[in-house]
Amino acid sequence: MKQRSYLALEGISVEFPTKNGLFCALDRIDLNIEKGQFVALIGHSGCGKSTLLNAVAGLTKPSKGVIFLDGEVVDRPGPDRAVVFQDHSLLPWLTVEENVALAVAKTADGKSKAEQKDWVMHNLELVQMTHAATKRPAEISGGMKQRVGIARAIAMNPRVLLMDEPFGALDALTRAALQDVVMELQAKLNSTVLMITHDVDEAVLLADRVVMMTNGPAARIGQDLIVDLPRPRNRLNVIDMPAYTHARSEIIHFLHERYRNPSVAA
Ligand SMILES: Nc1ncnc2c1ncn2[C@@H]1O[C@H](COP(=O)(O)OP(=O)(O)OP(=O)(O)O)[C@@H](O)[C@H]1O
Repeated sequence: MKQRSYLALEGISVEFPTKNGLFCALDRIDLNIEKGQFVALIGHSGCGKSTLLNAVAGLTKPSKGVIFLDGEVVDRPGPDRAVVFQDHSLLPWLTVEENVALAVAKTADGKSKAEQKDWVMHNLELVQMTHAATKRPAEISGGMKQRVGIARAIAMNPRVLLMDEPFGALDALTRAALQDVVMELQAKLNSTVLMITHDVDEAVLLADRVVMMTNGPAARIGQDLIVDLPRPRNRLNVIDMPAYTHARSEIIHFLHERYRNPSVAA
C-alpha cells in the first residue's frame, strides 16, 4: 500500500460558481508535505494560493480530490489546522491573554484552569509577549498583534500551521523580527507549516521547500524547489550561500520569466 505523506493533497480542483458559469481556480493539485516540513507557497496575486490554503483549513470544499492529514480525510475546519491570517483577527474586547485562552479552552483536553493558564503564558513567552498579557489588541503594535496571533495558533497544538501572508502588513524590520520568531518556533516545535508569501527572500529564508504556482485560472504547481540551506538559519549568514542565491534566482525566473504577472502589460 502507498505510504501517504503527513499532509497529502491528491488531485485537488476548486471551482467557484459565478454568474458566467464555473470558475476553475485550482486544477488537479497534488502536493505532499512531510511532518516537520516548512513549505512556502508563492505565486502572483489571484493565482489561487489562499484557495489552496483554505482547502487545507477546511474552509473551502474542493470540487475534486481529497486532502489527508495524518491519514485522516480533511473535510471541515478543525483545531488540528490553525490558521494565522495577515489580519491578526484577534477579538478587540479581549486582552492578549484572553484571546489566547479562548483558543486553548477549545482544545483543553482535560487541562485544569490553572494548567490552561500556564499553557497560555508559556505560548505567549515563546513569542516574547508575556509583558503585554493584560493589554487589548488596540493597545499593541501590528507586529505584536501578529505575535499574539501566532501564539494563539501554536497554543492549539495544531498538526499543521497554516499562514496566509502573516507578515504582509508589517514594515520590513518588524517583518524580519517576526521571521526570526517563526524560525525559532519551528526549531523548537518541529511544526509542519504551509505559508503563503509574496516575498522571495522570506520564502527562501524560512522554507524547506518553495512551491511555485502558475497563474490562474486553473492554476497548478509549476515548480517545487528544495531550499538546501542548513538550520539554524541566520539571515546574515545564509545570504551569500550558493544555495540561497540559487533558490532566489529560480523563484525570480519563475515569477518574472516563466509565469509573468498577468496584470502587468508587457
Ligand atoms: N468565492 C469565490 N468566488 C469566485 N471566485 C473566487 C472566489 N474566491 C476566490 N476566487 C477567485 O479564485 C482565484 C484565486 O483567488 P485566491 O484568493 O486564492 O488567490 P491568491 O493567489 O491568494 O491571491 P492574493 O495573492 O491576491 O491573495 C481568483 O481569480 C479569485 O478571484
